[in-house]
Amino acid sequence: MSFTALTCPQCGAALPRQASWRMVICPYCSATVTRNKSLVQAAPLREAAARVRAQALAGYPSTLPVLRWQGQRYQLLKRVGIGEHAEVHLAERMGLFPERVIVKLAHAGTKPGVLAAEAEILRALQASTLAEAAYLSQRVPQAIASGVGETAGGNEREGLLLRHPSGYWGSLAQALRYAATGIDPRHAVWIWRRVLEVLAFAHDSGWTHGDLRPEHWLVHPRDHGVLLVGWSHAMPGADGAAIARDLRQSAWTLRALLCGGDALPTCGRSTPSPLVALLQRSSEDAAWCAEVGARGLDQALVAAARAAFGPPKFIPFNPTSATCR
Ligand SMILES: Nc1ncnc2c1ncn2[C@@H]1O[C@H](COP(=O)(O)OP(=O)(O)OP(=O)(O)O)[C@@H](O)[C@H]1O
Repeated sequence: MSFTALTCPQCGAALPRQASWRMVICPYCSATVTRNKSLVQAAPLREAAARVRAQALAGYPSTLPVLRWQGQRYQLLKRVGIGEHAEVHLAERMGLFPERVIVKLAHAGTKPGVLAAEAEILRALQASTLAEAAYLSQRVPQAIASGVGETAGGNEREGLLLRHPSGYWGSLAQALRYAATGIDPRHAVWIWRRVLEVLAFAHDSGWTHGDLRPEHWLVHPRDHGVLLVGWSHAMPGADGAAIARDLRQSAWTLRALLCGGDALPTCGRSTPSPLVALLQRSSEDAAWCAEVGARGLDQALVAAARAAFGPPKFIPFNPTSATCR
């Protein structure tokens, strides 16, 4: 049997047995000793990372506002919307590994905790154990963090950080500004179907949205996708009445999209009659909505669209020219 002596390479003193698996300090000459040839020491690594980070930060334009948030800095690139409780910005985490995010900053008069509560609702939806959650939870904002951030001038504001899925153009309320007479009913069909899919997922997960205005439907023109935002009014315990309220709201929003957003929306002049019949029933008949649910309404929509337009086909959507001709 061969013996191994653990001795300090600098002074030859005996080292403790831990020297065979980790770094030790020689008890005699205080040298730091390790067997690991590719060792990276924490302190110089941190110094190097801080140096590189400072260089990366120096590359940002100083004209845009910066939000300090939980040890990170975010540059606010563009305001993308204003709601009842918050203003919403597209932002970028500054530094070595930039990441685009959506930042919601509460208005000065907003009741404290509203954004934290919305974050909890979004987390609950993301935690849904339904089979379709992996796909449909992507059509609901994903909360990264909620808390308090510091804006320019040292003002503290409650905020909510969300992931920024790329490709979403803006809300359908914004698209309506380009379509004074309403959007093409063929686009209305896929838009409503996408919303009904997310509603079916939310209802099955035990939540109702409660505020299905066009401002809360963000549209992805290339993929014909809709991201449902504005969950601050969402409620747990999705019973028949609450489900019917969501479905009726979605139908009224469709009517607004089809006629250009009147205060009391009709169904649009050029909407085919099978769709008009479905819109009227689903916006007015709460008992029927509660009975069929989001999936039943979706099936009825597929049938009405087939009766009106024939088999489905992909029509490119341009939000700035989606007007019905
Ligand atoms: N995740 C997002 N990505 C891009 N834009 C968003 C996002 N969330 C919200 N917006 C935009 O910001 C606007 C305001 O957002 P939202 O309605 O959620 O604000 P709020 O004040 O929290 O809610 P509410 O007005 O419903 O009480 C929306 O209409 C939309 O245009």
